[in-house]
Amino acid sequence: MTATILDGKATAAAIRAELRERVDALRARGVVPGLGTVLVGEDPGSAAYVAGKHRDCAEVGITSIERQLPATATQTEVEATVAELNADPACSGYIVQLPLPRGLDEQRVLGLMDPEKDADGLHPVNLGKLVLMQEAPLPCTPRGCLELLHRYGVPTAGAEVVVVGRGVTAGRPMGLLLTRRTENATVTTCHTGTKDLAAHVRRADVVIAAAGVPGLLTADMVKPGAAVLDVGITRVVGPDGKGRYTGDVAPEVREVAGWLAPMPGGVGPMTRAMLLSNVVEAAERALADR
Ligand SMILES: Nc1nc2c(c(=O)[nH]1)N[C@@H](CN(C=O)c1ccc(C(=O)N[C@@H](CCC(=O)O)C(=O)O)cc1)CN2
Repeated sequence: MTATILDGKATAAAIRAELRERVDALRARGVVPGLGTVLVGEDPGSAAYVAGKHRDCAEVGITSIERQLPATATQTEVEATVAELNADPACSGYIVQLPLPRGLDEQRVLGLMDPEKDADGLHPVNLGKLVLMQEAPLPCTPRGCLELLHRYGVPTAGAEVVVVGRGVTAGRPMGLLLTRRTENATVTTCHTGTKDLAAHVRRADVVIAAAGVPGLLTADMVKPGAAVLDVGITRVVGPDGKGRYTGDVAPEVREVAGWLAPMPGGVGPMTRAMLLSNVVEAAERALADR
């Protein structure tokens, strides 16, 4: 068996085209959605992700509001930028690119964001709403995984899902999303404390690999026909000394799985598309509240 590829790149392009129409409709009513980004430091990966987000904004008609601070920025300076974006009427939603440089208190920064403008769904109030199953912006990566499963007709109702990884941006909220009544999956979250990872994964109809451990998921661990989504993205340095990104899923999994969201080209582009969705939804909510 060779897996059907869950093509995040093509799906994200289709979503951007749909969002373009919603942005045009907002514009016709005098509202221009704006995405703010706060990038602290010079990490090339983070800088590339932020640049990609602004390219997407240009394509869809969302205004870009870029704030860049040096790696030496103090907690007070980062918090002042957050306060500035909270107050900026042109900014419908914004993100603080993670991770922040060492020494900065990430959770404190996220907690100071206006939850209404939290385009990443990572504010404690919005994560709390996710637990309570109340409407709120959703974290982009798990939302992107779900959207990909839906658009390819991969069933979640009654499915056994194994999420590998318990991080706040992906693994933890993924479990919460999949256990909502609308998805109705049975979820097992595996992590570094899990005794027999392979035994859990072998039972799964859907596997979300979000551990950040290159090649962790091998073909022998996957039930034939299962859907596998590779959320991992780790920078490794090859024998040639050159850096590259690698996922959590070994290449041979493609021969066993029924569906595969690869890295690159699977969940990553969907993460970006879901960020745009969150911004457009924030602008639509603001218009409705006027
Ligand atoms: N504030 C946030 N910080 C971070 C998040 C996040 O959702 N919010 N997630 C990651 C980084 N990230 C978005 O910010 C992100 C990572 C990777 C991709 C992506 O499209 N990857 C490509 C592969 C890499 C490439 O070729 O450029 C892919 O999978 O095809 C998008 C977004 C951590 N920080």
